[in-house]
Amino acid sequence: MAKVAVVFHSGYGHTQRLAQSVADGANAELIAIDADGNVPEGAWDTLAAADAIIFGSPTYMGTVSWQFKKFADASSKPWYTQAWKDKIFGGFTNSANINGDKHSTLHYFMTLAMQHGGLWAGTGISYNNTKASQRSDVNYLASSAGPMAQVAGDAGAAEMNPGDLETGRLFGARIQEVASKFRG
Ligand SMILES: Cc1cc2nc3c(=O)[nH]c(=O)nc-3n(C[C@H](O)[C@H](O)[C@H](O)COP(=O)(O)O)c2cc1C
Repeated sequence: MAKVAVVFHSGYGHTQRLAQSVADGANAELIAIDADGNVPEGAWDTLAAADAIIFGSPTYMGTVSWQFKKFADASSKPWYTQAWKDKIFGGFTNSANINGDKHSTLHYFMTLAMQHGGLWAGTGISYNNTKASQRSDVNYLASSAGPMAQVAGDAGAAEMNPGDLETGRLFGARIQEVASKFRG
């Protein structure tokens, strides 16, 4: 089995639920970025040893939270030696609006992964857009770059959409599968 790490920030617990689903699917270690933008002791070692790294952040003002960005800037240390080169990378985000500019967040994750010399894996999950489509369908938000979740601004973390969480779980499983193939 490949070693997968999910490193994420969540301000109010919504993205944390998606992160948990992704980690369940990937059999991954969860690394929570705290309210000050710091990761727990040992997290950098876990990331260094990982075959795959999955980024997660809520979309705030059309991109990652400042806490995630602080983590990204701190990753300049492994970047100096290209220590994360050729790892598999993926990312997910969650926001209040159906669109909400979530793709900008995923695009930022991709850029970060490319700076590290990584290999990006998207959802690989199909979707449909017929009249029969339901909001609870897997990948209802039809994202190829990485899972997107949407939860109303006045809804609690317990009200995350089950289809969005299942999308996260399936994506995690895909990252585990792809990383295992590359590991050989
Ligand atoms: C500072 C801030 C900026 C936000 N910007 C956006 C945004 O650009 N697009 C959007 O759809 N939702 C936006 N939201 C809503 C959050 O993405 C949404 O509430 C999300 O579920 C929060 O996830 P969390 O509980 O993991 O922090 C914003 C919320 C905050 C607090």
